[in-house]
Amino acid sequence: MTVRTTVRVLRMGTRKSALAMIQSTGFAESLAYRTGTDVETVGVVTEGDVNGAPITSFGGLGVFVQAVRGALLSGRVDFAVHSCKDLPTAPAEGILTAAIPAREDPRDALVTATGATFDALPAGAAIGTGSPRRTSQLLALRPDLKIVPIRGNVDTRLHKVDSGELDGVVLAAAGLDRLGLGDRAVERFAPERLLPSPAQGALAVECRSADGPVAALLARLDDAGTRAAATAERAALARLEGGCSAPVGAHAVVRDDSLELTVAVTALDGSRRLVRSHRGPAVQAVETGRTVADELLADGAAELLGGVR
Ligand SMILES: NCc1[nH]cc(CCC(=O)O)c1CC(=O)O
Repeated sequence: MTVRTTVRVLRMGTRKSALAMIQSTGFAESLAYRTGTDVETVGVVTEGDVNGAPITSFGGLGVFVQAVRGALLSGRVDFAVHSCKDLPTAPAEGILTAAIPAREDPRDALVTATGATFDALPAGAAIGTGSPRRTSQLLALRPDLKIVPIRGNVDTRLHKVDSGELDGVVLAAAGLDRLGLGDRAVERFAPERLLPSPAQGALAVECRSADGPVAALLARLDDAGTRAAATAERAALARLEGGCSAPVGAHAVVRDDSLELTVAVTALDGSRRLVRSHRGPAVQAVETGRTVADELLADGAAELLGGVR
C-alpha cells in the first residue's frame, strides 16, 4: 500500500499570456516530477493584458507583477511564477523568492523577414523593439538602423516581420524557445555584443514569506548557479537605479564557485557605451553586482541614465 504523507494540491498564480502560461506550466510539471506535488493553475488577468495601451501609459510592467503578487498575498494562490527580469529590484513585503530554476537561453535573438543576419541587414533597415536597452545597444552596433518602437506579445511582434511591416525584430531567445519558435531566430547575439536584460531567461518563483512548507518544496527546484547570476545582474541594476526600462545590459557566467559579471550602460542613441566586468566568489553575487555598478557610476553612467533614471 502506498501512503502519501502530504496529499496536497498547490494553486499557482500566473499571468494569462501564452508565454506566461507556457513557462509556468513547465515549472509546474518540473515541480510535480521532482516533488510529487499536484498544481492547479490560476490565471490572473491584469489591466495590462486587457487594455493593450502603451506600457508606459498605465504604470509599466509592474502592474502585471502587482496583480499576481496580490493574488499571492490574499491567499488566492500558494505560489507565483514570473519572468525574473520583469520583477522590480526592490524586495516585496511578505514575499519570498523561493526558487530561481535553471535558466534558459539568456540571449537576445534576431528574427528577420529575409533571413539576413544582423551584419547583413541593408543600411537603414527597420528593426522593431520597445526596449531602450535593445535600442541603445543595436544603435551602438549599427547607427544606420531605424529602430521602430513596438510592443505586444511574441506573436504580434513576429507578425510585423511576416507582414513586411518591419525588416526584423529583436526579442528574448527564451521567449521564442518556450513557445516552440526557436527556429525563427536567425541569430542569437553573443552576450558581449548585445548584453541581455538582467536575469533574462530565468524564472522567479515566489511564495508568502511565512509559508515555510511551500517555500521548502519550491526550493527543491532552485538552481544555485542561476540564482547567483541573476542576483549579481539584478544587484548591478538596482545600484544603477534602473528598472526594466533602463538601457542597462548585464550578464554573469558562473563556473564552479566563481562568478564573472559584465554590465553595460549605453546612451539611448547608441553614441556612448560604458562596459565593466568583475570576477568574484559566487556567494558574493550582490557585492560583485554593486562593485561593477559603482565602477560604471564612476565612469559617468549616471549621465547616460539621466533621462531614464
Ligand atoms: N519584456 C517582456 C518579457 N519578459 C520576459 C520575456 C521572455 C524572456 C524571459 O523570461 O526572460 C519577455 C519577452 C521579451 O523580452 O522578448
